[in-house]
Amino acid sequence: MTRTGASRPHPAAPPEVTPMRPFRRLWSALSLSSLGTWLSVPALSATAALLARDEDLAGRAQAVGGTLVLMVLPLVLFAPLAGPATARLDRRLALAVADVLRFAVVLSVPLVDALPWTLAAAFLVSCLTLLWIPVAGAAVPALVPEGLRGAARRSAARAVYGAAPVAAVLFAVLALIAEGAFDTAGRADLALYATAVVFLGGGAVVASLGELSGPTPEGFSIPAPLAAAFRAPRSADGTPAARGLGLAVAAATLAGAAVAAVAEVHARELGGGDAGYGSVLAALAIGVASGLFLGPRVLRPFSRRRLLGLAVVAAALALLVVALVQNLVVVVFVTAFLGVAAGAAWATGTAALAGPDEDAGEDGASGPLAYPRSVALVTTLAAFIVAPLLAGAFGSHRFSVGGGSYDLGGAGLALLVAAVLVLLSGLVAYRRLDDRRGVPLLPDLAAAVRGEVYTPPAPAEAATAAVPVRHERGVFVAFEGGEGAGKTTQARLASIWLRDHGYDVVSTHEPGATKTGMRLRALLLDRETTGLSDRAETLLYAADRADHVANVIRPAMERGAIVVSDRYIDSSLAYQGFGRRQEVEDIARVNAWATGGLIPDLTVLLELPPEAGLGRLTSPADRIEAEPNEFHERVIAGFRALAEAYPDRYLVLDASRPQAELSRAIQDRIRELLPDPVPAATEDITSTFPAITD
Ligand SMILES: Nc1ncnc2c1ncn2[C@@H]1O[C@H](COP(=O)(O)OP(=O)(O)OP(=O)(O)O)[C@@H](O)[C@H]1O
Ligand SMILES: Cc1cn([C@H]2C[C@H](O)[C@@H](COP(=O)(O)O)O2)c(=O)[nH]c1=O
Repeated sequence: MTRTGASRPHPAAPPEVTPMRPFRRLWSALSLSSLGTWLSVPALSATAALLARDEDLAGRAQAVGGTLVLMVLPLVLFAPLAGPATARLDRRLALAVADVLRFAVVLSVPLVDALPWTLAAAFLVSCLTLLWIPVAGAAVPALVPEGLRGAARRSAARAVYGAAPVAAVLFAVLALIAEGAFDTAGRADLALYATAVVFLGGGAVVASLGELSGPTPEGFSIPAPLAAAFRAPRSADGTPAARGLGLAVAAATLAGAAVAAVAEVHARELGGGDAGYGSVLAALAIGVASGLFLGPRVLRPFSRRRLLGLAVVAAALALLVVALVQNLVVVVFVTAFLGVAAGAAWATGTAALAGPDEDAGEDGASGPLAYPRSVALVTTLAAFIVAPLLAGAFGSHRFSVGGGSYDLGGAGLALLVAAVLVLLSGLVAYRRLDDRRGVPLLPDLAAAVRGEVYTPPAPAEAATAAVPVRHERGVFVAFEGGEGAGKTTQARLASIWLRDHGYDVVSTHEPGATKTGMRLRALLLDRETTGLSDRAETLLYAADRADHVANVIRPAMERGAIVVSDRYIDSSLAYQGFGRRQEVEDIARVNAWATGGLIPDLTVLLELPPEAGLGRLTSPADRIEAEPNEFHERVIAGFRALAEAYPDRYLVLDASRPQAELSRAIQDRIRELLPDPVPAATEDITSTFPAITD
């Protein structure tokens, strides 16, 4: 699907933003700051593991877990305070001081060389990092003209999240150098010094950014993750919009966070040192980044909701392998796969939750992504607390298998527990999210791999049943219902809303959207047309539809547009089938042939009793409207029967509700259909604190 105007940018920093000198320097400072933050995670946790001076697993696991928890805790507890704490502070001074203090704190760790101070340093570094969110968030509007701010925020987010894999690889390389060149295996001092230098570099860049000076505005608020994580958004029609989505996001996060939580101990159990620890983290970070990128782009014809459930299940299976395989190299590769699956799940889940509203608002901190981010943060904290405790408590075990033995370490066992949890959550989420119930998964997946949508055999679609329908890149939404139900009104409002969000929208209707169609419409609706047989009427509507699909709908879909049609096939099934009492399957077959099997991705059915709908109309009744009330009763019952037969393809709404309420419910549902080309999670500077979760 293409967007116009507010088009999604290329994955690299958008060319229209980066040439702006002040923003480019802020971008460099942000990159350095993020690199330092991400690098501090393995550097401090590896140091804590060493300082635990405990040969047994429990001590090491808890030292690492404690460090990680102390790095996430400020985000969970103090996030809402960050805005007020920095209000009216000079931006340049605040960021420079934060970076210099982080430099000093990290530098002091190898000098003090004590576990309590290492843990305190982790907490302090995280608190200081928290200051970056509101201050850098406020800097973008100050440095970038209004039209470019969305692109600037996305570019800045890429700087933050892109630094994670770089940091993990850098840590692994530094650990290797330390082992080889300095014979200081097991010590992360080199990584700590590198972290300190990076923070100092970031501070120096910030200090040179004269344009950054100026007070940080008040009013920047980040929702408290502990509260936001349990406040799933609801659709306007009262149904839980996030049903299953929150669970899927939590499960995908758990898979990644569990690996990060015990990676140090697990790598050591498998014979690796800090370089092994760094390699596992690097594989995870690179995998997640790839998954975030690929998630919205792969298998475009495949249901996003199915993809989300499957991605979580794939992450769980990868976690099982990571837990059970006793080979570090295999673990590293499978961890990368796990990261891809978790990243794809995260991107798909957040896109489904946020839809095109993700750019809403200047800061977006309390926008539609607040919920999935909070879920991820709280899940990460829980994983960091529980997984190391489990690893320590389980200890290592030797099992006799056949004639030989199999060693399973505490970290492996903790990962096994996490894998089972993720798997169960993934299966539940898949069931809840599945919007193609009854459609077998494997043929559906195989058709998607070929770039097609699988159309299962169904009585009403017998004519096209055996042939997978070629899938265009666009999205097709039809509005259906009886007379005066509000289809035209809601189709128009939905089109405006989509266009406002930059989508290429083709707003159309039946009958009469083409030149030939207009003549057919006149013939069909003119009360002068008398004695038209029911079959002829059916065929004329089908002819109009064939022309409509060939000349309007399909070309639009092929170029990736969103097609919004006021009436489509269901009108024929309801009016000519149920209303005229003709065989519905015959009408379905004729229409399947006329349209080449094109069915809407979503049909919005507006339900209203005929008297109420006809009472809303002001112009004289046409040939069909003039039919007796029982005819219209049958039509409405017919629409309902169709919606009940294919519940996943319909949104049924009570059309007597106020227009604005209906529009919101429709937007919520359409949003789920819009594949997002860019991972929403990477797009907002206000979320740019490099939490380990992402
Ligand atoms: N939710 C609503 N509540 C009250 N009036 C509404 C509502 N939605 C639309 N209307 C009004 O009802 C009338 C018919 O609306 P609209 O033309 O959108 O219906 P329709 O379903 O497209 O009708 P038709 O059967 O002619 O295609 C209009 O005057 C419109 O302003
Ligand atoms: C597409 C289609 C429409 N009809 C009927 C339903 C309405 O009475 C008119 C169209 O009028 P509108 O004001 O533009 O909605 O045509 C039908 O009987 N069969 C169909 O397939």
